[in-house]
Amino acid sequence: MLSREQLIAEIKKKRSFLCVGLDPDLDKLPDFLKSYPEPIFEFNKRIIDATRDLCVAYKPNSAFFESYGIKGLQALIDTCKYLPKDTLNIIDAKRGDIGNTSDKYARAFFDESTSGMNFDAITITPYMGNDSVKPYLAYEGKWVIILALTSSVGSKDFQYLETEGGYLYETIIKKANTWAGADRIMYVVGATKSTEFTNIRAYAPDNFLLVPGVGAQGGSLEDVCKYGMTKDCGLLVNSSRSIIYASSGEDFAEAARAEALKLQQQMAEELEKAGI
Ligand SMILES: O=c1ccn([C@@H]2O[C@H](COP(=O)(O)O)[C@@H](O)[C@H]2O)c(=O)[nH]1
Repeated sequence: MLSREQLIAEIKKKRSFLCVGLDPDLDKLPDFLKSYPEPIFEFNKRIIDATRDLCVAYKPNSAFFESYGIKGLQALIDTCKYLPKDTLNIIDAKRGDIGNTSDKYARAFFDESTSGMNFDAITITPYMGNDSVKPYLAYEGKWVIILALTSSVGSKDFQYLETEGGYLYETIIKKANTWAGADRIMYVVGATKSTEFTNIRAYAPDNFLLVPGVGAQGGSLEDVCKYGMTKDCGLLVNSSRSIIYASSGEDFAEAARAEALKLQQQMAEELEKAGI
C-alpha cells in the first residue's frame, strides 16, 4: 500500500509516473503461453518482471479477467498477489452501487482475508453518490479513483452536461473533494482530453489524476504534462495495449519493456522540465 508521500517518493526515485495496464486477452497472448496451466497469470507475471523498475503503478482491468470466469478470477487473484509492494496497485473495476453492496465490492478488492485480493486502489463510477463511495474510504490507506472525465468518445453524453456547478464532471470533482482529501481520492481524466486539464486543475489542484489514453487511444503525454502536472507530479499515466501487446512473439516481455522504457524516458524529461 502506498501513501501519497510514498507514491511521490517512488515517482522521484524511478523518474517515472507510468502505470502499466494489465488487460490480458487470450486471443492476443503469444501462442507458446497457451500451453501453460495459467496462461493469463504467466503473461502478467512476465510483463510485471519486465517493467517493475520503470513504472510506479499497475492497473489490471477486471473485465479482462471476469470474462474468463473462474480461471480469470484465479488469474486476477494470483496477479494481485504477485504485484510489487513498491507500486500502487489499482483494480480498474469501475464499480458503483448502494452502500451495503459497495461494502461487498470493497471487501472483494481490498480485503485479502476474504477474497485473496489486496489492491491499493479501485476505480469508481460516482453516479450513485456519497453512500456508494463511503465503504471504500472506510479502508484506511486505500485509494478511491473516481471517474471524472473519461477518455471515451461518449464522455460528451453526460460528463459535459451543464449543472448548477458547471459541467457535470466539474460538479463531480467539487462534490467528491468534500468526501476525502487528496491523500485518498484521485480522479480519472482521459489523455484524449488534454485541453481540459487546466480546468480540471482549477478544481483538483492537488489530487493525483489517473490518465488513461496514451498509446492505443492516441493521447499526448506531452500535452497531459503541459496542462496537468503539479509540483508533486500529480499524474499517473496509464498505457495498456501499446506496452503489453508490443509483440505477440516469444519476445513479448522484452518488447513490452522497450515500450515502457520509451514512456519512462519521456516522463523523466517531463519531470526534469518541471523541476521535480
Ligand atoms: O476513461 C477511461 C477510463 C478507463 N480506461 C481504461 O484504461 C485502459 C486503457 O487501455 P489502452 O490499451 O492503453 O487504451 C483500459 O483498461 C480502459 O478500460 C480508459 O481507457 N479510459
